Order: sequence, then structure tokens, then C-alpha cells
Amino acid sequence: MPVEEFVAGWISGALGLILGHPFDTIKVRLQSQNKYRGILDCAVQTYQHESILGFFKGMSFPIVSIAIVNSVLFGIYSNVLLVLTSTTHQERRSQPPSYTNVFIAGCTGGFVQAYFLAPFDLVKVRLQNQTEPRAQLGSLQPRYRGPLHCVSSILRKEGPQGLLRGSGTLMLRDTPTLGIYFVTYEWLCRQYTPKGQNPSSATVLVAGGCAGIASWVAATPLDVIKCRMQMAGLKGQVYHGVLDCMVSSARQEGPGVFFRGLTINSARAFPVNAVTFLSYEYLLRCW
Ligand SMILES: CN(C)C(=N)NCCC[C@H](N)C(=O)O
Repeated sequence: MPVEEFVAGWISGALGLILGHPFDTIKVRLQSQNKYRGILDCAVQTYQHESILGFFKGMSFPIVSIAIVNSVLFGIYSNVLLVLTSTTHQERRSQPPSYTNVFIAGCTGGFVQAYFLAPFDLVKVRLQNQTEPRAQLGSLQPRYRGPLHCVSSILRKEGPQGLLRGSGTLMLRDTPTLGIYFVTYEWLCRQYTPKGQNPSSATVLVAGGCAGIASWVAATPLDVIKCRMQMAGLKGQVYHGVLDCMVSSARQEGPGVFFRGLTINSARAFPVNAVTFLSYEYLLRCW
């Protein structure tokens, strides 16, 4: 089993993550709290109350987890393609796999990564939703003092299964949308690259960015539900399952609720995934 894809997936994911985290914080807050009038209002309030550090809340854990999550995604994707088509990453330029195989490999990668991602994503979302400024003497203390405190208090109050809250929705979100992600990337690369050649850096940047946007547009409705399931019982409402969350969110806030965070998700997705794919391709070519 080639390991280069796992390592390249990790490094490229970390670069994308740092670039996209401030956008991600705004998105999570817009999706799970009703106190903001829009992206700008959320950004301004975050900056005024929490300084620039507010945008980077909950980032330390994802930096660690991206090593696991992105390397699982890219590693599984590439190795499933190897099984399906008997070609390595380099050989796939001259013998491109069918889009059906790309889709199956992407869905498999998305399905497996969801289970690795679930606990890290839960901690990230809980920390990002804390809007209290950094602890000062006499000020309101946030519920969680940091990622490890968040894990230990979830374990204490909700038991080990508490760490998997929202994982079913995460799996439903990531399985098809990562198929869409890799198919879009492959399709755009092939449109702008002569047969048998490697795509240029500009092509990889644009194809990666567009793949990110396409996958996040498809993922946003379940992303909203996932965030709410992860926050259920804390600030938000309690739900009796995914369906109840969908129905009561739509009843109370209208169908537009499923597109909350779509603009910021797309704005974040382009640079994050352009950088992720560029560094991934570059690292694999170097090795
Ligand atoms: C749920 N969806 C749509 C995805 N995971 N899409 C793939 C993008 C992965 C990248 N690390 C990012 O966060 O944009």
C-alpha cells in the first residue's frame, strides 16, 4: 500500500486548514446561533468581543486531527482507485480512471474519514460556538477551557458515545459529497490538460478550488443539521434524531435554514481546497 498519499494528504490538509479556519468559525456560528445578521456582522462581533484570536478558536485540535483525517481521506481514495483500476497516482495521468471509479473511491474515502473526523469535529464546533472573550478575572467563564477540557467534560457528562454525537449526520454529509469533490477535481483537470500530461499549477488551483465549492454546496444542508445535532442540549434545542432536527429547523426558520453558511462555506472552500490540491500534487510529484 503506497504511503506517500497519506503523508501528502496530511501536509496539504494542514495548509488548507490554517488558511480556512477563520471562515470556518464564522460559518459554525452562523449555522448554530441566531444572534448574527450575516457574515459581516458575525465577523465584526467576533473581532470586537474576542479580538483576532476569536477566529482561531478550536484550531489546535483540528491541526492534530488533520494529520489523521486528511491522510485517511487521500490515502483511502488513492488506494481504492489502485484496487479498482490497478494504476498508481502517476500512471493515472496516462490511463485516467473512469468517473464512476473516481466517485466510488471518493465516497469510500469520505465514509471512512467521517468516523475519524467525528470526535475532532465535535470538539471544534463546541469550542467555536463559545463566544465569551478570553477569561478575565470576574468575567463569565466559558463552558470549556480548551480542547482537552472539552473532551473530558463530554466524557464525564455524556459518556464515551457523547464524543460521537453528530457522527451519523457527518457520514451522510461526507460520503456522497467527497465523491462529488474528487469527480469535479478530475473532470476540471482533464478539461484543461493535454492527454497524458500533468495538470499545470494554475489548473490544479482552479480545479481544487471549484471541487471544494461544488462539494460544500452539496454538503451545506447536512452540515447545518450536523452542527445543530452536535450542539443539541447545550445552547440549542434538543432533537429526537436527524429527521426531527431537519423538520423542526425548517418549521421554525423556513427552508432557507438549510443554506445557512453557504456563502461563507463557498468563500472558504475555494482557497482551502486550491492550496490542498496544489500541495498534494506537488508533494506526490516530488517523491
Ligand atoms: C464535507 N465536504 C464537502 C468536504 N469535506 N469536502 C472536502 C473538502 C475538504 C477540505 N478539508 C475542506 O475542509 O474544505
